[in-house]
Amino acid sequence: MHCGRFRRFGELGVGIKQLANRLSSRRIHGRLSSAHNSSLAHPKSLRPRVIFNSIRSVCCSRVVFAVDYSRDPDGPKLPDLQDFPPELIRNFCIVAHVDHGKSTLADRILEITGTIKPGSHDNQVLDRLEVERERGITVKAQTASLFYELDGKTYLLNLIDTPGHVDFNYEVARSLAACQGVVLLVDANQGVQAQTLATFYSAFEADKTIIPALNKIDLKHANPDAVAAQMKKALDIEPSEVLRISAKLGTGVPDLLRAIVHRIPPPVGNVNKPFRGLVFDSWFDKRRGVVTLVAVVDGQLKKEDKISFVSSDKVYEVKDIGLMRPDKVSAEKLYAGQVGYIMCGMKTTKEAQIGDTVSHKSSPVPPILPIRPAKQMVFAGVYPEDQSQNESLRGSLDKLMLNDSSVSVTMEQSAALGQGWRLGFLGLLHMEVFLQRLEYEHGATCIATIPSVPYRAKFKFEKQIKEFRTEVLTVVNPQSIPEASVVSEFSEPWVMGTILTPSEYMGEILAICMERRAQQKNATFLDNTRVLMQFHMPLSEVIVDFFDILKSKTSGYASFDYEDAGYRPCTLVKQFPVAIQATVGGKIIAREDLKQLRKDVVAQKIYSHGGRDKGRAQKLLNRQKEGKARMRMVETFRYHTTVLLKF
Ligand SMILES: Nc1nc2c(ncn2[C@@H]2O[C@H](COP(=O)(O)OP(=O)(O)OP(=O)(O)O)[C@@H](O)[C@H]2O)c(=O)[nH]1
Repeated sequence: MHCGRFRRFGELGVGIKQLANRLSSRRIHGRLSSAHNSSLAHPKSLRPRVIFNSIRSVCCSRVVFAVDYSRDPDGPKLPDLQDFPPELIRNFCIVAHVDHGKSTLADRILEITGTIKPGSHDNQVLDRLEVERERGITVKAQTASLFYELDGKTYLLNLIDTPGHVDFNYEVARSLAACQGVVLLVDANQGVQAQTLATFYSAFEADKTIIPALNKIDLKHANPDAVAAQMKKALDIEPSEVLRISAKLGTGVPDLLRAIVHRIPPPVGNVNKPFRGLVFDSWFDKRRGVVTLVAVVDGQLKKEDKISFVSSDKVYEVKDIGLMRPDKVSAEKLYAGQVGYIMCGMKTTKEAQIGDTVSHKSSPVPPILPIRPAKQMVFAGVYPEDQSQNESLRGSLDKLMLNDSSVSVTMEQSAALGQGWRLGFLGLLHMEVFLQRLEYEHGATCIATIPSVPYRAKFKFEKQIKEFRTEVLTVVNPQSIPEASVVSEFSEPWVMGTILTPSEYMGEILAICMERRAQQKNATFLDNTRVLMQFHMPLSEVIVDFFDILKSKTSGYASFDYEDAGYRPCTLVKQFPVAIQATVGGKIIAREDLKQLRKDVVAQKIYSHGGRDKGRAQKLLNRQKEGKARMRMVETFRYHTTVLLKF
């Protein structure tokens, strides 16, 4: 059935005594389904019910085997994937709040299944980007296919390690589309947090099987019983049904693997139907072009097949196909239910839209899911430090955007900063990570303006409606806000914010939120010490420093998540001059009024000289450079102090 060799689990460097401990730990399965009356009012009014189809508590005495395909002397090889029909496949994501141990669990699973050798890789092997390693966070979902031996059968497991931060929920949502179940991890010390709820509800809404697991039970201050009680209160999960693991030490992980096989349903697919697959991720490989991850729903796909995508008319030839282990390993064919990569000579990830459906050119199929483009919530202008670097910055942006198709871009011109771009991001952390990647991966430094949210302006008069070809204009650049006299209503995006905090910080949090125009929706005690608070608030109040202030006021104990809550009317004024105040500890230590810069003198002058008067152009450029140095100072200033900025 496969070419790999069996090795006893104990030989994977785990130690026989440890192995015995792991295998004798109790095993409990759970499965979630249907809906029920919960005391917790969730923004989406979901009322989950937990019905556990079976609860088994067994002392396991079997020896677990793993297939070590990575040890093949001829390099990595795959078995014939035809031997893995849907009933032998399990596709699952690991979801959790930030830092609850998703990537560490992925490491242990890769080791236990022999996909990687223990100690042969850095920790968090699926966190590959430099920025992920430096910040210790996952920003990009990663997939790995594993072979797992249980009860005499070999299963093909597809694991997706997802990011935990709210900005990257888009990654979680698209990963869910390729899975039938999730492992929901909760830190046994920190307890239920804001993204625990958000990811639980995303999986629940998408009708995925959820396997709840408490992680970090090895920690001295872990309190698994109390956290299990919180999960009961917040998510209606019976404490007896929650697995208990230590991803770091591997305790309970074999039980979790068995639960994945037993509890998560196999994908539904028919290998004899025409091929159709769901695109759920894509990225740009410097040497080989765009790599597209596809969940094959029906049929089969092989090299040299001609394929097309529902969203475009283009036809591509499959150049390579295979599994992520976690690096690419070529296969002959992919079959219904399997998750793998396709390479077909695409030049940009825009050609492989997330959520798109791929089929054989000769037998087109209807879309499997509607394509939901990423929704940018935060916009900022990005400019070169010097206009002479404009071309190289443009090249770097283009390259990075090949890898991150969730960023939107339009050209913009600033009187002070010259020619640049307005970029749209999923959130503030996404913006920071993108700019950091620009520097780390492409050596490009830039000036980024203070981020803002997309406002809407509803026009009063036909003239503007005709001119802009819309009644409601979305404005992402403060410079483009129409005059108030032609607008009947401005509106701004609001969000539903969820905060989980120790109850002693409730008063402080209420005060911070009220200062930011928030409206409290509810507060629910999860136990004697922890409370869940929900607020409606304007996104513009969240994006700049809300999270930092929340963390500092609660000594880092509060967690925060938000979701879109539509647009609400607001008062918007173009206000010049801009008053910038620097405060330290609440005391204003400096103030400067920046006057409006009315036109791009530099661009005009250069243009009017037809580019011939180089000396004069250089003089103007130098002057502009000085202006930009001033702007950079302002920016630096902003990061080291607190600056109140209005536009
Ligand atoms: N003691 C202990 N520490 C753990 C365990 N699992 C993870 N950790 C630690 O918790 C920290 C966060 O782990 P990660 O695996 O990066 O968490 P994550 O959920 O992938 O984080 P994001 O991707 O940023 O959301 C790391 O320092 C891990 O070493 C565990 O079982 N026990």
